[in-house]
Amino acid sequence: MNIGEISYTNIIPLYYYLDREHLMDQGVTITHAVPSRINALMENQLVDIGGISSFSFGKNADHYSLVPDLSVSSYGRVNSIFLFSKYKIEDLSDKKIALTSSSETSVALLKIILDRFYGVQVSYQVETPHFEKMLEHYDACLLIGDDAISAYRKSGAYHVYDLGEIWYQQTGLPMIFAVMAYRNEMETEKGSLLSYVGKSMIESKERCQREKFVPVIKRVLTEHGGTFQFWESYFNGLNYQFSGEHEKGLNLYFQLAVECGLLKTMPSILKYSYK
Ligand SMILES: C=C(O[C@@H]1C=C(C(=O)O)C=C[C@H]1O)C(=O)O
Repeated sequence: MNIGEISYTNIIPLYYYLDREHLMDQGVTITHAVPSRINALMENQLVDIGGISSFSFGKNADHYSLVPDLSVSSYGRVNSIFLFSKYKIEDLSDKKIALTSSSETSVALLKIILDRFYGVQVSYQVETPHFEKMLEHYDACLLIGDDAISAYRKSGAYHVYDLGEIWYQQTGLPMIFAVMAYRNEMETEKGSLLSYVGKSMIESKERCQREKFVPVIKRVLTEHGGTFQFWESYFNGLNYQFSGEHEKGLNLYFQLAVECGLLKTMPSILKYSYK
C-alpha cells in the first residue's frame, strides 16, 4: 500500500502520530508531494490512500471512497489560500490570472467565485507557484498552502482575498479543501490495513487537537519560521472533521463546479464504514 502525504503544513495533524515504523513493517510506503501530484498519482493507481484535493475526489468519485471524519476544511478564513491581485476582485474582468500548478480544489473554487459570485470573466493560465514571477506577468495570482503563507508575509500593497472567507460569506457552509480518500479496490485487497490506516489518522488528528497542536507547531516552527501565535491560530482556524455540514458544503461546491462546466457529472460521496 502506498500512502500519499501532501507536503503542506495544514494536513500534518492527520499524519503526525502515524506509527511509521509499524507501517513500514507492513510493507507500506509513503509518498510526499503537492496536492496536484498526489491527485495524479492516485488517478494512476500509484497512490492507494491519501489526502487529496476534494475536487479530485469529485472527478473520481466512482472509483474512490472517503475515510470518514477526516478533511482539511474551514468555516471562513483558511489563511493559506489567497488570491493576490493588482485590482479589486470586482474589477478583474478581462484580466489575466496565474493559477498555482499545485492545486485542484482552489483552482476550481476561484473559477466558481469569480464566475458565480462576482460575475467577472477572466483568462487563466497554470504556472509554477512563484509569487514575484507570477505577478510580474499577470494581474493576479492564486497560491495555496505554504507558498501562500510565505507570499502573504510580503504581499504589501496587493489586494489579498482569502477564498475560504469568500466561500463562507456567500454560502454559510464550510469549504472542504482536502478529503482523505482511498481507491475502492483497497477494501477487498487490503481491507484490514486500510481500516488500521484510517483509524490511525483519526486518532492522530484527535490527539493533535487534544494537545492544542503544540508538538506540531514546535516542529513547524523549525521548518517554516514564523511565530508560535501565528501557527496556533492557523491550526485552530482549520477544521479537520467531515460532518453532515461538510457534506452539504462539498455537495454545493460540486454542484457549482458542474454548473460552471468544471465537473462533468454530480459525484456521489461514499463513506467507508469500519467493521
Ligand atoms: C488549506 C489548504 O488546502 C489544500 C488545498 C488543496 C487544493 O487546492 O487542491 C488541496 C489540499 C489541501 O491541503 C491549503 O493548501 O492551504
